[in-house]
Amino acid sequence: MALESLPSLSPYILLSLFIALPLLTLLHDINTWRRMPPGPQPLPFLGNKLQLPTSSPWLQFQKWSKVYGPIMTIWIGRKPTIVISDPVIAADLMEKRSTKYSSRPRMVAMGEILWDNASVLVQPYGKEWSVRRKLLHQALTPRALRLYKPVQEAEASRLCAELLRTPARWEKLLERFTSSVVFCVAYGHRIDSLDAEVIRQRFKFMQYSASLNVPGKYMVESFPVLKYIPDVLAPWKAEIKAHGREEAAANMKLVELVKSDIANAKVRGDDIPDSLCKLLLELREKEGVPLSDRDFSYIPASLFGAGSDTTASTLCSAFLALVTHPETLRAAHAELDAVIGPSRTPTFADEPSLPYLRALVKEVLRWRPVAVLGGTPHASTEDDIYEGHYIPAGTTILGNSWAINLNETYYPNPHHFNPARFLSPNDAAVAKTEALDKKIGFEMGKPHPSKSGHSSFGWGRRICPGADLAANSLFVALGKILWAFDITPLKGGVRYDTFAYTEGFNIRPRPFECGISVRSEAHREVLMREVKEAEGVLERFTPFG
Ligand code: HEM
Repeated sequence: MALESLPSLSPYILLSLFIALPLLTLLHDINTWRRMPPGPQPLPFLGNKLQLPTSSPWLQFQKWSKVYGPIMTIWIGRKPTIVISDPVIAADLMEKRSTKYSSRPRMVAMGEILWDNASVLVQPYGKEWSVRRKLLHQALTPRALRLYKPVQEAEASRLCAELLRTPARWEKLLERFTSSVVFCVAYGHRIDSLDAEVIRQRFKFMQYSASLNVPGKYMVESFPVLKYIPDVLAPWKAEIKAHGREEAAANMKLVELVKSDIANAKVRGDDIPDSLCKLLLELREKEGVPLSDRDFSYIPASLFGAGSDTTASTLCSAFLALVTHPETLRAAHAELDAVIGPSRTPTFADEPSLPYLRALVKEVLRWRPVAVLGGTPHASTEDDIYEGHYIPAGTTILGNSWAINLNETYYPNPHHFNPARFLSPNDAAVAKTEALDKKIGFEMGKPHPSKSGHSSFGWGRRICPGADLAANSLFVALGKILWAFDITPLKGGVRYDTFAYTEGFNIRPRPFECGISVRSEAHREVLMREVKEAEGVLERFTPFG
């Protein structure tokens, strides 16, 4: 009897495999949907994949946040992503509970196969990440940042001289400026042209790594076990690894260059310019650093990918803001004329007495956050309950910087570019200009929880380690440019669209033209004089060919 019944069991087994298992999985998913923060209704196994927009997802997420609230869940297949649109919630999770929310979602193709876990940007939270992060901090302390200021000032003077000569190329000139600052700070060598081989190479690496991060492109993201298939059976993997080897070799060559600079300088009996790579090499010699040469080389290399395009894009947004909000240009001119006068451009030493300029830098970062979805997402590493909602370990956490920085509760009239939002009552008294009094006024909302007053550099333990370096570049470049130039709309009623931005993880305004003209002959003469002094500073930072 028992033997006879065996064959009749197999349909039951099949039935349980094909119906009961998916059903149980679905019941489990429905239970999790109900316990997690609300969001658009997911479909079984697909989640919200069909509802996700193919362009500017931050706009759709912002719209959904008005329906489902400032903390909501979207599902990519069966994987949950929490999207946050309120700065207090972002700080509650990613800062106050940072031990649980400081990891990164697994990026197998890019983080594990291409970079072999060497890049700090995508590394999971843990010892390997903290070793790298600590080194970055040690080379970006306030003391170290002071060492980089002369080159930032000199490059900003060079930028102004270039704007005098070819104002129509302003966007490329801003890119050269930020690339050169990043390379001077990272390796002590400047960039004279965006055609330099080292820049082409960096762009190639960046484009390749971004191309790996396209959802659905590699099965290995859904089935990480595939990364263990031998290379001969997986040509896709062999190709990614070959690109990884090329990038690692290029990174190590840059470190070797700095080592030979140091050795040559020793023979000559002088010193080379201070750079992050030099500081890290000294630290390695003094204290020892538990990283292979290859992994070590990724630390200075991370500066270009993370810091060049982001800073240039923010400067592009500043130009768009000034063209479309001329009263802010007048207010900046008024402050610079009163504090600096006509015979020199501003420097870092003037920072305390230029509150409006400082506020303008913050407002650009707020108004159009370049890392529009908070840069690289965070991931949680422990189950948690927030305001009664369940957030399981392994959830991806996106701070929607667009929605956060343009949240009306914190920034009334959020699309109005208004640096005065960032003036304290004391600053306002100092920066009391006619333009400020008549045109701008104050638009104060609920205070933002962070000291910077915006969320453009991210949160908690993963907050951008280059934030102060970037803010310094923005301050000195905008200070000198605004002192010297009028930046105006083109004549003939050209309409500027302040929402016309590129797609991608980092955004910048779509190309636009504007008028850039020197404010007077006296201003021109000052720029020509100062660029000569700047060339003296930059001489020590020999250029990459
Ligand atoms: C305006 C310019 C910049 C903006 C808007 C920006 C923004 C960001 C954001 C939003 C993040 C993610 C933070 C998070 O996960 O919570 C980030 C991470 C990072 N940024 Fe920046 N950044 C800028 C410039 C720089 C510069 C100049 C450097 C060079 C030192 C840099 C190095 C990094 C690194 C290494 C990370 C990864 C940190 C980690 O995962 O632990 N960034 N940045």
